[in-house]
Amino acid sequence: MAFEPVSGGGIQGHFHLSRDGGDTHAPFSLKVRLNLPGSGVTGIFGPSGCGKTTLLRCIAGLQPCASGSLAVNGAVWQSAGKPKEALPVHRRPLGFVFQQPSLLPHLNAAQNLRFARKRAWQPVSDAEYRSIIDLLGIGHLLSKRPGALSGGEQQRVAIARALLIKPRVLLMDEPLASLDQMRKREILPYLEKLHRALDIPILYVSHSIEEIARLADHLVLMDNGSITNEGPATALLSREDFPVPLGDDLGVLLEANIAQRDSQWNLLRADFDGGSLWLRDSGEAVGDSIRVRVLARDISLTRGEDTQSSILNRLPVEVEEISADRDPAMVLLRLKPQATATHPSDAVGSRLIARITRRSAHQLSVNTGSRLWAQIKSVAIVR
Ligand SMILES: Nc1ncnc2c1ncn2[C@@H]1O[C@H](COP(=O)(O)OP(=O)(O)OP(=O)(O)O)[C@@H](O)[C@H]1O
Repeated sequence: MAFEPVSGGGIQGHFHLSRDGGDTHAPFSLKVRLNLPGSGVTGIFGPSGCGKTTLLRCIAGLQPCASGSLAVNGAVWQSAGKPKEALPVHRRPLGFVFQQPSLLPHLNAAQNLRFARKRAWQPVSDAEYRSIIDLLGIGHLLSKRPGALSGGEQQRVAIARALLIKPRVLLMDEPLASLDQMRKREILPYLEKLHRALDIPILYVSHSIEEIARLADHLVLMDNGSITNEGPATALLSREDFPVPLGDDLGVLLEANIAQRDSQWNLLRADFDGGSLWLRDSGEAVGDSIRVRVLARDISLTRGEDTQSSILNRLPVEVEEISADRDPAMVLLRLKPQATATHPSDAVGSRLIARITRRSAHQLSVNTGSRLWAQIKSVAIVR
């Protein structure tokens, strides 16, 4: 049965495309059904060649051979069985940011932006123009030509250009992939700001778990032309069976709130739905929502509470599940924080994952249901 987009929130639709690949590529087919949030960042993640770029191109109307349907926050862009009525690419109100910034080299940044502003879907006021420039921190770069800007600066101008057309959806295809590690670190805070400032949906393709963990609210996993899983990023990235070996990156993402500042020791207390964690004070305000990452390799386990240790964060936990690791010397433990006076209910709390040696698990006689203390060596704020 053909799926027709209905009006309402979110990005809804389906796409179907087959190509034989010709002389240069293997045959490929894409078959996906979309039901994505209408705001926030949706990360699209999957192995090379699984169809992430092709999916974005379908949404942009750049794959004329794709059949399907699409509605973006209630506006129908194409309907099943009516290909002639589909909006062509130049009539789809979207911004596209590619791996390469592709600014016009003979124009300076301001002229590149003016070019986009003229093509905006609605008039862009001077105040809106200035707020986009401020958001990307490019005010001091406006008189420079792309050749005089670093890769990260060019990409910030390219993102501003995409926003100046007042898109209803922003498509970002590995926007940091061409940058070195330092430039990536430099630009990520701008993307985080963007995420908070915009109320349009952002579809963000990336191969990087770090980027996805920092930016994505929702996650779509793709493989071989299909969507294999999707859901809240925090839940999917915390699964031991995440389809890509995360190795040392395996861990959980926790949504937390800054509950207390300890100025004497420069620490912050962050409460999550399974307990509290102390973090180094990096300037967040009490009441701020943050996202923290606890890696499986940073958790060690003790039978009793080890109060003589230098480790600040200790949580009473119960072993919920034990599973094999890809490395035969290791096991993975899913840990459920136990109820405490401050967190009386352990029914729905966030889980932790620990990765310890099989020998340690044996020595500690770990079984499902064992009650232990998790010592957390390091906690990183990712947003
Ligand atoms: N111009 C083309 N003609 C034929 N096949 C193509 C063409 N471009 C891409 N393909 C094939 O389509 C499939 C999906 O490609 P796509 O670029 O969407 O994957 P991807 O997940 O974005 O990959 P990557 O992460 O490497 O960018 C791949 O098998 C690729 O080889």
